[in-house]
Amino acid sequence: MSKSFSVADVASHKDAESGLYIIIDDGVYDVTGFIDEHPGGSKILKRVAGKDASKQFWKYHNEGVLKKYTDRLKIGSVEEKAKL
Ligand code: HEM
Repeated sequence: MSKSFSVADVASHKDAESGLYIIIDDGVYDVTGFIDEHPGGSKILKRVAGKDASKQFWKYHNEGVLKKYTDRLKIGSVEEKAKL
């Protein structure tokens, strides 16, 4: 069963202490243990921690990257999201 997160829950996880969560599309990813091995660097990931990084993610990666890391990093889904 996938856990449901509000946007506010995710927003409260934006530093090393609380963990670094990011939203990609409707998914919530915990990248706390991944930032130091992220090929694009840790800085760029820290900058979007707690936020919806879909736009940035799809700019630099393809579906294969997300699939490859989903098992390891995805912790749930966003329950409510403003549709643009
Ligand atoms: C679940 C989250 C993420 C995962 C698993 C991930 C994974 C990866 C991987 C595997 C690469 C190596 C290139 C490739 O294989 O395509 C990469 C590169 C990169 N990533 Fe991420 N990434 C994530 C999130 C992000 C976010 C949110 C940003 C931007 C804010 C970002 C920016 C970049 C950049 C700039 C590169 C380098 C691209 C290049 O050198 O051409 N990544 N990432």
